[in-house]
Amino acid sequence: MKSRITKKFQGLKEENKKALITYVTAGDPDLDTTYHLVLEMERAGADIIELGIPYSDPLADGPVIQRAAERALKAGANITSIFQLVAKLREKTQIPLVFLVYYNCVFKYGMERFLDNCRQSGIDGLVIPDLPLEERKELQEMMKDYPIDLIPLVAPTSEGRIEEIVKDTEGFIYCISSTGVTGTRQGFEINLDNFLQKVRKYTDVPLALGFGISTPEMIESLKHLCDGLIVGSAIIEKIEEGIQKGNIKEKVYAFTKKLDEAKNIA
Ligand SMILES: O=P(O)(O)OC[C@@H](O)[C@@H](O)c1c[nH]c2ccccc12
Repeated sequence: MKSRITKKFQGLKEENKKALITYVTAGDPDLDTTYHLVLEMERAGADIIELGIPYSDPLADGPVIQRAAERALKAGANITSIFQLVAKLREKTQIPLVFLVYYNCVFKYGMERFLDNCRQSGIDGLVIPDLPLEERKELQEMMKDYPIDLIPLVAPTSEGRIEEIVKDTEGFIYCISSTGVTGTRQGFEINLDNFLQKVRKYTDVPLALGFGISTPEMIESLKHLCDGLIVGSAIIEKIEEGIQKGNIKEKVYAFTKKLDEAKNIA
């Protein structure tokens, strides 16, 4: 069965459009705000939404997303309340939802229980940044019975392993633009065109580019290289501005709208 993610990319391709994928940490600054932010981002043009499960030891996250996780944990978000949030969102929206979750959280919760709850609540994909290749095989095997895509991550440093990483995957491939942690950057140190072409050699699954994409201008200049663009830290920065001023939803809506307009420029 095709997942919501696959269907979304197919629909966009028919219209010759790219996917805008936005990230927020679930529960930052509280779960009710996350609920409204998902709906606002969809209304502003986001095609897929990544929900981060806040974790105390987030190896791949830069300072901005670490702060988001701290706020969320402090406000009491946990896996159970996040599943409830997803179920509540599913009463309102069919937008593809992807969890960004560290392996330890899944492992502690119990893999099967985690997958069951993802299916019941309406999660469409999982990105697990620290999933070792060995465990991945086991998880992939289990996930065959679930309508959930395990989204692989490839980095410029993956080089000789790209083929193995993208093999038998569905949904999209998360292509990491640069080495290091998440967060805004001035520019990219590698030739992204070469990198994405290398990945393209091994798979027909849509390629989404993430890490360091923070402005409409960057979206406009990168969109011809890939099928989707992922924006995380720059959205969290809008949440932080909104916390100061008491207008989180408006800030995030307006920024997402600008990103959407940039990806739709012909
Ligand atoms: O924040 P950036 O640089 O815009 O990158 C997206 C990223 O935040 C999001 O996809 C993400 C959040 N936490 C992660 C951990 C690993 C990989 C990716 C992520």
